[in-house]
Amino acid sequence: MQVAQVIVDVPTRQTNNPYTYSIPENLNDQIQPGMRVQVPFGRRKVTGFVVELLTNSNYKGKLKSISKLIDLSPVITPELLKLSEWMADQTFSFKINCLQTMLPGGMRTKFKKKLLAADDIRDAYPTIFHGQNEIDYDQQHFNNQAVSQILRLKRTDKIKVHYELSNHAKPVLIKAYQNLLQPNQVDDLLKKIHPNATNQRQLLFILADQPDHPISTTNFKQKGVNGSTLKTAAKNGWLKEMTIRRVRNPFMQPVQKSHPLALNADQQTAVDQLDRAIEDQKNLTFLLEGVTGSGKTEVYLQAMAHALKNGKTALLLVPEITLTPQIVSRIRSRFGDQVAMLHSAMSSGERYDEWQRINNGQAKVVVGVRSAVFAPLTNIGLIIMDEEHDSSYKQDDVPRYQTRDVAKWRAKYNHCPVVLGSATPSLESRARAMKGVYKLLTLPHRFNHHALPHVTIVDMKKEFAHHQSILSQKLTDLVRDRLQKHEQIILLLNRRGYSSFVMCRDCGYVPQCPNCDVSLTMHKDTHTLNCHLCGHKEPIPTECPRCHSTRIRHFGVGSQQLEEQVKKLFPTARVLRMDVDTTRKKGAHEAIINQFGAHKADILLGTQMIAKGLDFPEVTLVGVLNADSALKFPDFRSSERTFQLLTQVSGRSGRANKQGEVVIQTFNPDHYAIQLAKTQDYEKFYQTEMRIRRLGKYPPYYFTVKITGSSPSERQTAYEMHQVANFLRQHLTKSAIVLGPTPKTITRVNNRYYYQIIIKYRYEPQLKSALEKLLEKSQLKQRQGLLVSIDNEPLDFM
Ligand SMILES: Nc1ncnc2c1ncn2[C@@H]1O[C@H](COP(=O)(O)OP(=O)(O)OP(=O)(O)O)[C@@H](O)[C@H]1O
Ligand SMILES: [Zn+2]
Ligand SMILES: [Zn+2]
Repeated sequence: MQVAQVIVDVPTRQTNNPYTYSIPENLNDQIQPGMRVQVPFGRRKVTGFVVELLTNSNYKGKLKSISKLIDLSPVITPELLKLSEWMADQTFSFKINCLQTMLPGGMRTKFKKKLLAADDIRDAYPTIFHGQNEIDYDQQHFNNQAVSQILRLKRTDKIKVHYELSNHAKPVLIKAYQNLLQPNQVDDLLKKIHPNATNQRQLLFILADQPDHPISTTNFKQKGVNGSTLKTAAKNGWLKEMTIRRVRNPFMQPVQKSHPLALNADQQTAVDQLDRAIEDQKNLTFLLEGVTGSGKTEVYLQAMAHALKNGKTALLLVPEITLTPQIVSRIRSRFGDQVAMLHSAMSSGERYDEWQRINNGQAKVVVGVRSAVFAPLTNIGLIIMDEEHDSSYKQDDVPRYQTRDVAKWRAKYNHCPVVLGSATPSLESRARAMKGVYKLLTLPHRFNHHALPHVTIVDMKKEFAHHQSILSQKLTDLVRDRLQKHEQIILLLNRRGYSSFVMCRDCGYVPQCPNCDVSLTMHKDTHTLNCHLCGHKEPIPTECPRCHSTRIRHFGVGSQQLEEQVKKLFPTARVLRMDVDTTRKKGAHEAIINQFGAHKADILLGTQMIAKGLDFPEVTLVGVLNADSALKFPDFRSSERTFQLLTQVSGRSGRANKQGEVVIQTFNPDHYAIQLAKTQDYEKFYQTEMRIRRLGKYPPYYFTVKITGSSPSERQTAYEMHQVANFLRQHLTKSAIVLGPTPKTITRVNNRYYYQIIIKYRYEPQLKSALEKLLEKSQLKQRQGLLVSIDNEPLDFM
């Protein structure tokens, strides 16, 4: 007898191993690993993932049976099932959380399944279809025998299953035809058919190109096959008429086809090495270190093309904010309809459709953000991570995975190379390349040997003595110059809102968030003071609540105010602002970039969203208004982040034929991260920073784990976290360093108090067992309001 091993949707330690359920008789041989089911669990029914089928279970006693089958085909591939186990281990999280993370958002929430059948099937199975071509699977309460029949029809492709989000607009149904001919029959017919039967020939050519998927009537007509030819073909038994659903298309505009560019010598060397690794199915990790504007994208595209040529698929990961229409259209212009895109600005319906196209093998190239690392691609020939140092690759919620590690795991599974690309690699990756663990490929020059931009550092302490403005004299002059020359300008200010805080001039009172330990940020457009942590909003006071003075002023310029001031200073300039507040609406981000790209604006200003990936040839000036914004954080990575941000944003300037300039305004002109960003000397930065890391016992010399605890009471949090630290000190060997507990930099967020412990170690045999025990213990505490989370290799220490 076959039984199913199910990971149930109850995230606890005890349920982290699969439970065994028997399979209803009719569904024997039909249930596959990777399908979701409903099972009885205690007195409830819960969903779960079938992870394995076993024959002859050793289980004594009566097994409970699976109550319902949710998916009609697997939603998790065998590879991803394996990956979920590794990931749960690696991130100290539960398998159920890992499995759910792998599904596209829409499938985790409410959705309906529709079964679609052609007329003959509809008529052959009246008890299932009741004379209709489309039925709602979940509303029919089919018995297991019917489900079994449906599965068989599904497996033999006689019916289609479509998932639909319940909150979704009505689907668009269109007429289409399914090819019934085998490839050799198409060839035979093409030989036999009369040369003058052009319509029929055209039809056969189309079938030869796209043998498997139904083709819409409109699509046929666009390719020159008229309705009567289709009808005749259906009568001859070549085609079958059916209705299909129009797939939502997340790509806004059609693109022109593009061809591979001629590479320069450095690019060619890189592509050659990648091509060889793809062909030899070598699981190597490459670090592609190329200065800004060196043409990394073209290297990616050509290596991806090589993977496709070898019959493989390819995955390209990009950070959230650089998934701009620019890179997407570059990829689509090269690979056409084979590309699927996954990212968070798409609706869940769009993401679901794209995920389906990957799952059923239609899409061979996937480009997407962090979660796309779980794309259900099979037979992967190449994985690329652009801007590998970017912090958006680390998920900061359960499961706290690092995309780079998942990508490496998948590459190993698929026997293929991984490329980590960046102008400013993370210290971890660069250190591995130096040790020979990764293979280093370099693009040391900008494409066509265009010069890197010339950078000026302005000391704002001196500047403020005679010129009190957010834009220094130097930057103001250069902006004016570029406006005159009709060139474009990017201004970076890493602070959104209008001003960072307001203060009473008479008594010094600063309005704070009632829920968090932060001061409120003024937003002029909504006339409110906002908390950026918990979302609290309140009106801007007109009089001080403490001393009743009306002299309330705002301090610290945010992006809203910068926009206002820039418009005042340069009244004729056309200005665009890009930050979280202007890009909330779907498509807004794209609209701003397209507008700037079409030179319909002179100045693009915004937060770090504008720092990366953009490639606009007319930009010849970049201004960084406050280079210190990241430096002041008490985190050992703040220098690295500052250097990366400044180098990346500087890299937007002078990418084409005109020399670029950059102005960096700072109160710390002598800081090494700023000095080295001026010369864009990654090598020197790497050396300097590595020395500091070694002295401080930080990564990449040490591994780290962060344990955060929070509760509504500060005393409870502190007390419990001391217990945790004691527990760790007892259970780990002497060589591990346990720091803390210390209150987090912002201790109170949304009325919870946060404390943290950092573990640093080089080799710690007890780590896994200690943390697992901790997880188990903390689960018991959860009822008393204490939440403990474990972050393996955290990116921030604040
Ligand atoms: N082989 C080539 N032939 C012609 N143009 C090229 C070639 N390679 C790159 N370019 C052009 O050089 C410019 C910079 O390339 P790309 O945007 O790929 O740089 P990058 O290395 O990704 O830089 P960044 O890290 O700053 O994003 C682009 O406009 C690109 O079209
Ligand atoms: Zn006051
Ligand atoms: Zn708050």
